[in-house]
Amino acid sequence: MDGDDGLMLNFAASSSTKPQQQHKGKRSAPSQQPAASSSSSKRSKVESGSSAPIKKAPRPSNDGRQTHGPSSSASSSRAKPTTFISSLFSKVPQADTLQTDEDAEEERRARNKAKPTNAPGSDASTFSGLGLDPLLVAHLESKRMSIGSRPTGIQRAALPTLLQDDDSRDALVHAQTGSGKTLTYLLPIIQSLLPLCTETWIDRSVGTLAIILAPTRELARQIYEVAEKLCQLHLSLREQAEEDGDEASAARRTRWLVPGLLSGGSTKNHEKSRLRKGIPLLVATPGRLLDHLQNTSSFDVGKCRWLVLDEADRLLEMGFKETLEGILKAMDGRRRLACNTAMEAMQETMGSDARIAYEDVEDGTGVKWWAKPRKVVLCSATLDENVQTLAGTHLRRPQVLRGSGEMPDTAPATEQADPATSANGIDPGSSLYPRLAAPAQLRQNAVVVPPKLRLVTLIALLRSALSRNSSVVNADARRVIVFVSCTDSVEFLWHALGGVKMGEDDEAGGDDGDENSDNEEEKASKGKPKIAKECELFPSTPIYRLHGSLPQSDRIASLKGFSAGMGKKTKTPSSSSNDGAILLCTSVAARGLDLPSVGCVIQLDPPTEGGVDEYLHRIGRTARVGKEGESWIMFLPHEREARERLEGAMQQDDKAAAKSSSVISEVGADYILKRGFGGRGDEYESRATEVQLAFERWVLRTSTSSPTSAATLARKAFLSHIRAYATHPSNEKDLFHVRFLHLGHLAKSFALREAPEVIKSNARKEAAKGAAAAVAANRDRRVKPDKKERLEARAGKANGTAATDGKADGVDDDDEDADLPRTAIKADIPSRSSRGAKDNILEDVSRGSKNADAEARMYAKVRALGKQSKKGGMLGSYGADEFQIA
Ligand SMILES: Nc1ncnc2c1ncn2[C@@H]1O[C@H](COP(=O)(O)OP(=O)(O)OP(=O)(O)O)[C@@H](O)[C@H]1O
Repeated sequence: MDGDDGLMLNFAASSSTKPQQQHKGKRSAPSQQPAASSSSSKRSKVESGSSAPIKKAPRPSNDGRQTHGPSSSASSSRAKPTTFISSLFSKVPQADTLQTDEDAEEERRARNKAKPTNAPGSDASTFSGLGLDPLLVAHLESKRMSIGSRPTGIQRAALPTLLQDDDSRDALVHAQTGSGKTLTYLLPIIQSLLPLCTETWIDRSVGTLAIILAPTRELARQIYEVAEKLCQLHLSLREQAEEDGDEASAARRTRWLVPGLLSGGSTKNHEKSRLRKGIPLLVATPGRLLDHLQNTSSFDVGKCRWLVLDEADRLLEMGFKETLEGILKAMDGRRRLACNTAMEAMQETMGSDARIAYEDVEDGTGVKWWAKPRKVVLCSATLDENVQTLAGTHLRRPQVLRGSGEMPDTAPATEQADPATSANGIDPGSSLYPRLAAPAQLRQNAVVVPPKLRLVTLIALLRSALSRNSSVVNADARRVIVFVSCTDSVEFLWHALGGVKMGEDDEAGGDDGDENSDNEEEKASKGKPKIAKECELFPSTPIYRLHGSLPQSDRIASLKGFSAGMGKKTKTPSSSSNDGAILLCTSVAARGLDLPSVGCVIQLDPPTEGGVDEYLHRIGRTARVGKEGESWIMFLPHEREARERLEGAMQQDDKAAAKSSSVISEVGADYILKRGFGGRGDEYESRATEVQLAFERWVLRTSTSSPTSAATLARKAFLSHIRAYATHPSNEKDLFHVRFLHLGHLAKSFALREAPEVIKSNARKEAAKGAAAAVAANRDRRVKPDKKERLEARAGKANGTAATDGKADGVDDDDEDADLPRTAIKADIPSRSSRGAKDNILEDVSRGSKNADAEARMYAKVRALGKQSKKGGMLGSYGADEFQIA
């Protein structure tokens, strides 16, 4: 395949008059002909904007490790003797990692034939045939919902059960990613509440009748938006009312079923006033819900009939579990209280001796709210032993509902646990939840990449995925999601892609690069922080970012921008673009997000926690409801075996279905580079080298120590990446151990030319400066700022670039509070005696991790108390207890 497909590389258009110098590596000279002077240079011209020819790369010395500072004389005095350029291709990936283009395409074609496993069924079943109310059926078919009439596998399997008025059993909905689980639980909830619309007394003050919990703010908002759309259904079918001769009753229906959202990031007072009015259908994140249960007296959940835990396995992970138990306890308490109050009111009229059974208690409206127990539904594509434990202790005779099309030969659509095994039918010893493989039509790939090629391989992959005539994705599905392990890596990549200039002359133009251009862009957008960047390497493609340290408004705006429909105008710089888009994110985007037109998911860093389950959720952002999609995961050479492990884990429980949908094809890095950078023969090598050098120039160009300078971002990202790497669980340490990392080569993938030791000491100096600045800022804050200053400070706070400052590490452990590490970080560090430069860095990483750990415990304590006590903007940590809150 010719790599110059659709997307043109910004290799200097005019370079035919200015031949490029070759870049030599330690052992091999990469290419015969520089890219720009090749015959393809015409095709390689810039699609948007201009690009000057790339300055010649300095020739390395014979040993391939050339001392290399900024080239301009003005900045040469600042050059570090420890910086160097090593050739990207001095150690080309070994032949045995490579797959021929033909092999790869062959495999791809074969996978293309796989029948989708999460699509609406092609049989005769319809929503109305499953027992759905005609009002809802009509609404699903309407333009507003655009769902149609055909249910997916899980909807066929679960709706008949959930729509029944059987409250004696709870349910576990277990189905592949993108198979329509949200509607599977929302439709029965709404249908069960619809009859109340005809009551004369009904209004919002009835309180909260259904609660849906989601682990992240983004997912909670998404569910809320679906619920909001569903609740806009017509409350009467005029024809139906006329037919029934019951126009009057149709007219009497009340629109009281209003959804509401409680999630971190919005003001609690505002939420309180909405709760006072009443939110019948509530979507929430766990921390915020518990907070209101403990502190908002007007929050009426005493009559709640439904509790749904979406992404239940994630909700039960460390950090959430206690919150969840607190929620269940608080809800039970409020239910009892409401029932007792109603009972006392009844006794007042019937006489205090009257004995009233729990089921017979009515409230003032005459409804026996407490006759039926609350129905609990747990839901996920991956149900694990935590879910099993919760099901075993808190759920009543739970039924496992599974999509029939997803496991054709192995499981019936509805499973019932053997009641003999335990009190509620769940046997804690056996796995009831075989792991579901990925949707069969999702083409999974892995690429083994030497550390120093990581950055350019990512660029090549993105170029392929975004190219119009790529085989990777549909022309209308050119949105790409890139997962990395930490917030600092997201920040680095986002700024680097936005700042990199191909064909620039100046190797070290001073300290004014990205920072100033950022500021200018911000000025142009009237002080509003930018949410999207554009990169010369992917013309007309806005690049967004999402991680837990971003201000909530930016998180929402980024997702909106990324999701904006094809051709729809957005307020981003690329509003006119009908092209693809890139979302750089941490695992915060792995769960549940239903983003349109995502054709490709790239995991630059394999998940550090959650293993195969996290992998499945991440790749599940593509190939949704029967659509095609492709995923890529990058492994370092020493991690290579992880591919087979992932495959094995996906297949172990789900042999029949897994054969087709658990294969991860291994592709060599040079195949990707060739496809992404194009050119003849080895030309892709020199093109990749030019791209790498452009990133390195970007870092050199902005070598100030301000928090937004490129060098600072790159160093922070490098160190945070190592920290995140150290959090791989112990059962993965044989493949993912920090000791196996070649730190010098890894630094290259963060566009750093500094030696790891220098990166560390520079980062330390920057951190010290940052701390001093923070102290000074705190001191200034004691003097009450005038209004203008306050506004400026608020604008500054909204700037996402500063969002990661002060975080103990860059690991994004997003939950509803966005920034709390869920697991203790356990870097294995060698003893002092055998310490080298690398060990020093690893020890530093460990120390940072311990701080993060302490911080996590402090936040956990704060959360457990349900309150946050802040002093001067900082959480308090004083008193007798380790983190006693005043
Ligand atoms: N029967 C249907 N026909 C067509 N589209 C549907 C149907 N049911 C749901 N959808 C659409 O499928 C998409 C994915 O649904 P949803 O987000 O509920 O999937 P999910 O199973 O919860 O995925 P995940 O496990 O990733 O959270 C949504 O855009 C939804 O509108």
